[in-house]
Amino acid sequence: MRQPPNAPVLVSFPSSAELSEDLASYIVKAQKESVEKKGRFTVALSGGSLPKQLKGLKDNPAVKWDKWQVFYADERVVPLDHPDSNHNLCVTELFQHVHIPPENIHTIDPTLLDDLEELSDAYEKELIREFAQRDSARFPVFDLILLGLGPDGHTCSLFPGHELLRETDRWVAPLDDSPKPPPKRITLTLPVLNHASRVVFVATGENKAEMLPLILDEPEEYKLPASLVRPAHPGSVYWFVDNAACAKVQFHKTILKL
Ligand SMILES: O=C1O[C@H](COP(=O)(O)O)[C@@H](O)[C@H](O)[C@H]1O
Repeated sequence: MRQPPNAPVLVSFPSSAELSEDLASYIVKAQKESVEKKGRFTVALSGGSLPKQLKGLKDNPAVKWDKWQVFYADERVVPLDHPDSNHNLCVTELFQHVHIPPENIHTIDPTLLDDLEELSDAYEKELIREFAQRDSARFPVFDLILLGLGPDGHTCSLFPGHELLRETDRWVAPLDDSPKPPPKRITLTLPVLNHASRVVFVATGENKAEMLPLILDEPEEYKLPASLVRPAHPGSVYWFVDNAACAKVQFHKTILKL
């Protein structure tokens, strides 16, 4: 059966160490293309298990940190140094080991933690400052969005069955009923994910093995949040997974090297 041009590409690796290495090469290539075209590289990062997989970017002379503009695909509404903060995790796993200008990392405003709507609107304005003056598109076009996969099929803070899956307008949205703690979060919305130039999911370990076939083999049947991420052509979606995570995928074609 012919796949649509924006069908997810599944790339599997024997170990998460090999995955990290190829992921770093993929990111560096994307960075090069974006910097050559536009002089900057706009990236959205997730929390959870994703930041650990970015270790191939440390001590990597090809990474031009001063060209990166980093946003968070989702964030928990906690202080920036809180153990639950996705920013805190990215600092611990990556940013404290590299020379990125602090002003290139766009965090939530920690003075607005008591007002969820305001916090979310302020983060959307932060995106507008970066994107709207340069791009005329209705939604921001990230050069790269790096996503994780929760064991229930969630990605960012977009959870199965949640009303935010129907959002068509906002770039950033708040929620106070996340089934995974902490309950208060903000998240990029599906239209933003689906306007990106490139989305890469990273999923490792056997606790993702039950979910991956539902997302890749039967997206229409389950319509889980992660399978709703399908940037329009020429945008692309890659799934970087290890053998344990994709052990139960049956029909979706797997490639072993990019
Ligand atoms: O709560 C979250 O979970 C997802 C998935 O996390 P993982 O530990 O299963 O990789 C993560 O991508 C998201 O950023 C985070 O807020």
